[in-house]
Amino acid sequence: MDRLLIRGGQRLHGEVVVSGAKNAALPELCAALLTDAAVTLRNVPRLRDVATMRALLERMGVQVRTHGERGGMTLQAADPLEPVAPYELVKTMRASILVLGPLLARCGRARVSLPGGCAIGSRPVDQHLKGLQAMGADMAVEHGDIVARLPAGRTRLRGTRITTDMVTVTGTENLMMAATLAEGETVLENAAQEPEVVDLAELLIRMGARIEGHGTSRIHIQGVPALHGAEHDVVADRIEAGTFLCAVAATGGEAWLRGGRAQHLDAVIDKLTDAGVTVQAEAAGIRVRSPGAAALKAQSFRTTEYPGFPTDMQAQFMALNAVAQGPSAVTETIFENRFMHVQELVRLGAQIRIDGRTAFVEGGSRLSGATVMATDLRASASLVIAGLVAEGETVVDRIYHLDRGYDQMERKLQALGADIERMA
Ligand SMILES: CC(=O)N[C@H]1[C@@H](OP(=O)(O)OP(=O)(O)OC[C@H]2O[C@@H](n3ccc(=O)[nH]c3=O)[C@H](O)[C@@H]2O)O[C@H](CO)[C@@H](O)[C@@H]1O
Ligand SMILES: C=C(OP(=O)(O)O)C(=O)O
Repeated sequence: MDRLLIRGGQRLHGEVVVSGAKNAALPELCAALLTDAAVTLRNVPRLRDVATMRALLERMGVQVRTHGERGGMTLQAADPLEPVAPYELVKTMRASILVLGPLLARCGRARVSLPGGCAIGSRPVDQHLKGLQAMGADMAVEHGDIVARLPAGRTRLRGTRITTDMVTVTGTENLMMAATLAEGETVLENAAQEPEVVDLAELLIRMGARIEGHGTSRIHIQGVPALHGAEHDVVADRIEAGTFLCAVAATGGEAWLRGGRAQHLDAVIDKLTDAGVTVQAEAAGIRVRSPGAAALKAQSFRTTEYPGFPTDMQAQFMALNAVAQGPSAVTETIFENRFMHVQELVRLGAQIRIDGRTAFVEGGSRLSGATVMATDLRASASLVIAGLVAEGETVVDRIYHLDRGYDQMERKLQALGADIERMA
């Protein structure tokens, strides 16, 4: 099992190229199920989750080809398709649920293993099921699988108004994809406004879908009988960019994040600026300069849906707070159990106490290297940031979590001057 060995204490300097977003690429790969024509994506990140999604789609009969330097991937979902997502693949990647809407819309039936809970919380998919049911599908759970089908005599889902009980990112994406091929209009109320939802909508529109209001909390989708092929560039990964912002902030130094989109990171950049980090938004990327944690002021924040502070940046910013000066309170409102990194940060010398959904961080800790265990994707990233500032050697174990969502993180950090290596 791979591990990362980090010798902390280096300031980071240089340039990294921000990869395409995991959370946009995954639904966009699934969007290829909506047409029998070829869909070409560029800027697809090299991640374990992308490989898993590819394997899942190939298992269903989708032809997938990679090409070019820039993460090119062409998918063609010609008939016949086998609309089944088995447990072996779904259990390693919850985003597999994103095949459900497209399969049902395209094939009129789907069998998708029900994703279980994971380290960050129980993560139910009831809103996905409720929405598809409102669009006329019969939904059942049999032997651990979601079994969805259109009633006899129907060939298409029916557009309707759907108000989800909470804002759900993949729920919005699943329902939006299903609605593109439904009969009539679907209105998604309380829709997620994340940049990845917008990027998916832009791909679907290129495929011939009629969508308005993406990027707001009400999305209108006028169903069409068929979609066609398209080409699309996956939007830059705001969470990867935000992770590098926090890393440079913590170690001190200066970096150019080529391709990063500052406008997707307003809430994080505001907090970094208040902390004393200089962040410059430019058309081609983001420039960051930090005097190092000793000169920064820790910041309190609470995670909320976009455009609020992203839950996917909570752990990384908490690592920064642990070494910046002063106390801070970090409240997690999206997932009930997303503080798994806290005990590991404490092993490195951080002073953090959890009370319910809030972690109270006493800043100014001098971290010292230790072996720590990564428990989920962003927890792993926070331990890497802590390792970069800790004195001596830190070993981050179980980095398969990191590989799920970061495209060659250690190589990008090496390019910035970090002393980090992968050990098999
Ligand atoms: C592949 C992908 O894009 N993953 C992102 C997506 O996950 P994901 O789409 O799974 O997260 P959701 O936005 O759906 O979850 C938000 C909250 O709603 C709850 N909920 C959701 C759906 C549902 O049917 N029932 C229900 O109770 C969840 O348990 C959670 O408490 O958005 C999260 C919140 O920004 C991010 O952390 C993930 O990185
Ligand atoms: C929680 C995350 O991803 P997923 O929804 O794929 O588990 C994440 O990207 O931080």
